[in-house]
Amino acid sequence: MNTNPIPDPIQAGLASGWNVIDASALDANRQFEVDVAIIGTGAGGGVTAEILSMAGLKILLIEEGPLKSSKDFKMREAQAYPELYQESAARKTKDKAINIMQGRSVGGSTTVNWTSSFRTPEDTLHYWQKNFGLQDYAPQALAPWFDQMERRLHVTPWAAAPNENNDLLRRGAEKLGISTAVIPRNVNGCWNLGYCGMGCPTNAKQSMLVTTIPAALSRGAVLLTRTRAEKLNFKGDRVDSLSCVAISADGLAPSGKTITVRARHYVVSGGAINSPGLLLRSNAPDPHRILGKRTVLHPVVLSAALYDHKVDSFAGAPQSIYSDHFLNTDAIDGPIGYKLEVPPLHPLLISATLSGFGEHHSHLMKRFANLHAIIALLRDGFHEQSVGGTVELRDGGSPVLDYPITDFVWDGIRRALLTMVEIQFAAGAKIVYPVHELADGYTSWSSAKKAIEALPYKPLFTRVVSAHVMGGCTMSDDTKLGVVSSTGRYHGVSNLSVHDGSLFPTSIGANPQLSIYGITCRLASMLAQQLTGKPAPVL
Ligand SMILES: Cc1cc2nc3c(=O)[nH]c(=O)nc-3n(C[C@H](O)[C@H](O)[C@H](O)COP(=O)(O)OP(=O)(O)OC[C@H]3O[C@@H](n4cnc5c(N)ncnc54)[C@H](O)[C@@H]3O)c2cc1C
Repeated sequence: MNTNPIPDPIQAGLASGWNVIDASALDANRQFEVDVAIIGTGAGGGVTAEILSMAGLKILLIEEGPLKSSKDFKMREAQAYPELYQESAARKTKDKAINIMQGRSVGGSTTVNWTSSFRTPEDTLHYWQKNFGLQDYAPQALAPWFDQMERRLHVTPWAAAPNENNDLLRRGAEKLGISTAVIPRNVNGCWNLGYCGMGCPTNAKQSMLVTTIPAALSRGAVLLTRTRAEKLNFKGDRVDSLSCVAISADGLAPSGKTITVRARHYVVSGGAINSPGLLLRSNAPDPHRILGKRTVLHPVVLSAALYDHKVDSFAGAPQSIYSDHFLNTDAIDGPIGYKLEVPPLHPLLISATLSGFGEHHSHLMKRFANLHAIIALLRDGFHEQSVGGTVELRDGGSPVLDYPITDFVWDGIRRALLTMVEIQFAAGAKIVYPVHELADGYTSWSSAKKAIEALPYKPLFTRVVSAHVMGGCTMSDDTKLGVVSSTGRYHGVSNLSVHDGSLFPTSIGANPQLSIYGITCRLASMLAQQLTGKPAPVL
């Protein structure tokens, strides 16, 4: 008997006859023939699937991760990270200096993200227009696409009071005259629990898992889970077929069964790192050797602090207050700017992120309820000394990101640590811990400032993390600058598109999901029209 009172749209859909195939259970190789094969079911793949299925096209969705639903989301890190994240939430850059979080289940990173929803900043779009010739990416031209996705995904500013973790950012910033604002979120009936990163247990988060993917499945799309797209096979200027492998039920290795897909058109939506990885494995045309380059991260640094009162940073909407005060202080291609937010603190993630070990670490973790953290997201990709990293293939064909942190970025990291620490003291922190292996806990702003100025800034000393991977399949109509055109079509291949965050020529300068929704909504609508010869449907 199901005692869970929360309606589960996935279980209901499966019961109604959705065509979902868990490839880990296949006992023979399989072949599929469809109009459009979409690789990846995250932000880009989900939006594309809904629009193309509304246009009447026969869609196959291919997802490496499992199909999980609210009945599986138990608010437990130990379960969520291996089941729902790339490399069990421990994906790292080649030198292991940056920890990268990306999703790996139906819904992709949207199933585990923290729901902050910002439109692409106008500065970013102007930069793309000027430097990548993306003339169609004017703020007013994109506005209707953002409107459409905001309506579809219930994006509205968070109306409830911020939790204490967020409010400390607001109060500390206010004392210093630093402006803050409320974050818009894609939620509908949110219970304010704070466990978005482990999959929403109430289905309030309007991720692709509960919105666009169910809509596509209800219109007859087929979903293959536990299926990794291995290689696009080219014939002349076309993709002839796609070779996939089934993945074992534990998600760790190929099961031995293969799946071959033939489609009129292929859309790669595996997200940054994985999309260029698939295209590199497939030897996709790359005459100017730019595939996988310009992969950007919003490198994130953090400062933790202890207060005399409880903060309970694990409870309540994870991100509801932000500040762009330090994002736009200079020209966009001047010294690197940064956005300030707070992260939800859960014991596994924060204990692995904080610096130090032994008694020092245990002392901090014992006071977990009083712990607060601020993050600074650096806006990379806009300056010649901040061109991002390069996706490479390991011997087995899996992708890895080589992301050297330049002195230009380190300078931003040092400035960001100073800002965050000053805000925490202004908010009443008793001890502040800039997260750096050689930093201490500081009890005054003056001692912290002196120490931060003197710290060495190099890989593996300062903790750097990212949950915003973008770029690697840069879009531009100039083939020397972009592997994909401004319409998302892969240059030199007539039936291949890329629809995900890997398209972006720079980082966004804001949490990227709404940029991906809006931009892929436009690209998928154009593709629907091209493939059907009819006006595209409106979501
Ligand atoms: C913990 C966390 C918190 C975040 N919080 C926010 C936030 O608050 N606001 C915000 O704007 N953004 C946030 N993000 C980022 C945001 O969710 C992503 O930028 C966005 O979802 C990326 O969309 P995408 O389509 O590029 O890729 P994804 O959403 O990552 O989807 C890619 C999918 O493709 C699948 N895939 C990849 N390769 C293959 C292959 N070869 N074969 C089959 N399947 C494949 C993957 O398993 C994955 O499911 C967060 C991300 C994380 C991880």
